[in-house]
Amino acid sequence: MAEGQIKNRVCIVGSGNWGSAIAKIVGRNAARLPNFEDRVTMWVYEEMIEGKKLTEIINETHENVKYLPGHKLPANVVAVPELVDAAKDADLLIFVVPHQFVRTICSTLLGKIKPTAAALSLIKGFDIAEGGGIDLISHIITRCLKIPCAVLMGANIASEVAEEKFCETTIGCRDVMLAPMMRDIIQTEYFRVVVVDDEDAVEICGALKNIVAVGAGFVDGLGFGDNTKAAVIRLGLMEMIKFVDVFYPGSKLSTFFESCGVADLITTCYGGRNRRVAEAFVKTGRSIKELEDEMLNGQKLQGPITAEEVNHMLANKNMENKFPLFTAVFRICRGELKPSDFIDCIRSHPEHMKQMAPKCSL
Ligand SMILES: NC(=O)C1=CN([C@@H]2O[C@H](COP(=O)(O)OP(=O)(O)OC[C@H]3O[C@@H](n4cnc5c(N)ncnc54)[C@H](O)[C@@H]3O)[C@@H](O)[C@H]2O)C=CC1
Ligand SMILES: O=C(CO)COP(=O)(O)O
Repeated sequence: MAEGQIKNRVCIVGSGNWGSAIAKIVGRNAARLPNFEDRVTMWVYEEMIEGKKLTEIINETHENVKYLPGHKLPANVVAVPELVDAAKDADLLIFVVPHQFVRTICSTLLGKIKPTAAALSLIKGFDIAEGGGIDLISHIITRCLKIPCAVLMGANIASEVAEEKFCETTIGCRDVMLAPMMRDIIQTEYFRVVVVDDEDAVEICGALKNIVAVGAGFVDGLGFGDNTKAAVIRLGLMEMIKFVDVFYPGSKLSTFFESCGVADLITTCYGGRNRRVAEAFVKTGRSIKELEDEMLNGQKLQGPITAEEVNHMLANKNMENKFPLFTAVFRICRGELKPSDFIDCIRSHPEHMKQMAPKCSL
């Protein structure tokens, strides 16, 4: 990061629904804070909208008419179609793209960014690692680009954040020198930040809750009520906690009570895209991919792919039966089970077999 009087330059890598909502916040904060350069670059994956480039539309109208229509971005946020041009001078890179694109983006940026830069990932998802496990997106960024990467996850449905409705978020950052700067560029009167040092657990919460939200959409589609959805949320939370306990020991139980944990689980299971498309999947019998294309106008679902990535690891470790909700969501999305099998899959959940309160090693 730039030190002393030098102003930090920010690049937002991504310009989808959440990328555009966060650009509104980051642009305003960069313009008002003395230790940031006013101009914020926003990398836009170029596409044509009614014969005109999306970057040109954003720079002329200050609105991302495709991914966040109806909201003005600050004029100091500049849309840039070339990834390296957008990122090369940045001291802070804010990664906010659907997780399936992160490896390509990192390989394009390799050797082309400031070696002193830092990253903040807002990306909810995993990737498949060599050897049968999963990789955290922040770890991929750090490993590929050789820069530190903190994470931001929370109960933050983009359209509500863009409307400036009050909410909280969680930044996971172990580096005490970087944390205040990350908080300052993000926090506003209506978007309150809590910083914790439990980086991995924060990120895992953000990824796993999307699988649970798909399960919540299934029960909505099947016509079950709020009690059933509450059971899905609770069992999902218990699987999230167990996942972190088993695969990322040393994390803190308290992290699940931050915005990135139980709060994001609730908001996504009621108001998110994963829930909405999963409900339509049950009601129409059409494929997830078809519904994603038709219902989301270019926005991307993260839950079904995350369920696949997690299952890849659970199956390799022979642990699918320890995570029946995650496993059922994966199998239903793949068509190996019917949506109506969902409740049967979680009816005898390990959480129902406990005799006493569990001893959590977190
Ligand atoms: N939308 C929301 O309410 C929230 C989303 N998130 C997370 O933020 C991340 C980004 O989500 P959104 O900004 O909503 O994206 P989005 O779901 O709106 O995705 C569309 C974006 O992907 C881009 N894209 C399409 N093909 C591409 C390619 N081949 N390479 C690179 N980019 C491509 C599009 O240009 C567009 O900018 C995800 O991990 C999501 O889970 C987190 C909190 C809230
Ligand atoms: O992560 C989100 C809210 O915090 C958005 O969830 P969806 O991708 O399901 O809309």
